Amino acid sequence: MSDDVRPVHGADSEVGRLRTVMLHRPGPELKRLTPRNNDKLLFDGIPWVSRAQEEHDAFAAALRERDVEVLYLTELLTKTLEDPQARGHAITSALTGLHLGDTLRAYLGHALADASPAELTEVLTAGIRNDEVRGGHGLVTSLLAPDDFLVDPLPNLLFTRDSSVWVRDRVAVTSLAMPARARETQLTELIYTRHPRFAGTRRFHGWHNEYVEGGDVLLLGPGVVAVGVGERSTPAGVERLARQAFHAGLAHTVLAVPIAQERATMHLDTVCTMVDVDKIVMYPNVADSLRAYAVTPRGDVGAGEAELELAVAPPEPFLVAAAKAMGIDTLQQIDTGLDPVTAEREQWDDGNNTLALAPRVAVAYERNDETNDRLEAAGIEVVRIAGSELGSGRGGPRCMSCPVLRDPVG
Ligand SMILES: NC(=O)NCCC[C@H](N)C(=O)O
Repeated sequence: MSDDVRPVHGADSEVGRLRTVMLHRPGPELKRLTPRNNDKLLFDGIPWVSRAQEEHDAFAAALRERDVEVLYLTELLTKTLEDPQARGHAITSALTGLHLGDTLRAYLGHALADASPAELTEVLTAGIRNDEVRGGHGLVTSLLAPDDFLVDPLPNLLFTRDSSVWVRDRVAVTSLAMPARARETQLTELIYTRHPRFAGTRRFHGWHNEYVEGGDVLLLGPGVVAVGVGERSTPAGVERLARQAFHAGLAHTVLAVPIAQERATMHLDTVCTMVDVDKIVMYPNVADSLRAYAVTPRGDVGAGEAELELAVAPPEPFLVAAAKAMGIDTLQQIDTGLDPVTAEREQWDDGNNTLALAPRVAVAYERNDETNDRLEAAGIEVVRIAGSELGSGRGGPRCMSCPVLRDPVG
């Protein structure tokens, strides 16, 4: 394909050559984590922040070395916030919480109106603690504890995969199920709506729709989208995404894939990710039990979205349903073949959460020795990165990246 017809943004697979990716370099929001709030904020430990930043910088460097353009979420946000309307919108949305009350909300609204775009980005990502507010001391600030958050920090912004997903040339702003993450999509929504780079981008789904998180959405191949249904994405969320994707002509089949509603398997990409056009790395302990319901449009997809009827096939083994939908003989599972305990340890440490840079080239955490050896034995080039601190939020290279442009494979 020549450069002048290459789409500006979008992806039709998990493995087309990665051109542009959105990352979030961990920042002051991680310093908000304490042993008292880490569970609520969905971290399994307290990361060493400067080391996490070093690890993340090495991740970004590994991507740039392979000619991937790295966009940082905070830089996009700061640029977006130069627009007065975007600033007003961001401030209003950040202060909607009922815990603030009218007096404090008005005080904070005025205070934030004077902040520079960069300062506002820091507030929107790292939050505001009660004891950081110098004025506005009314009833609410007096009664709240000094370390209560008036605006919650967003440590999980690190996992840019979850708050937006590109399918072909459209972006879905997702709807995040956990209260600790709900506000993330206010920021991605703002970026895609107001940043000049994304002007004219067409959208589907949205933060106000039924829950779907990006970690559950796998573009198995052009027109085939698998969506995990478990702790985060709901049956109604998949139904909504399918209807919208069919209506917009983005997919012909959506596979709804039930996964255990547990932290270890919070998203479909914690148990499997694509590493080639017809190869998937999969957590062996679930490989045999994973099933999929193939959803296809019934009748005219040009009809109104609400009227679009869905056909739902009886469940089949995931690999069978996936191969059928992709129109290939077999979707090969890379047999990580580990003993169940090693498999469980490496799955917990995001061994199955790889980020493909191109067919047969994937970024993976270095610590998962056995999974990585098996990937290499299957012909996959593994780009190893350190992740001891990054992984404390339970996410690997795929979770930490939102592909904004991939070369088409179809
Ligand atoms: N796609 C992913 O699996 N993302 C990882 C999200 C980790 C984050 N701490 C969470 O619990 O939502």
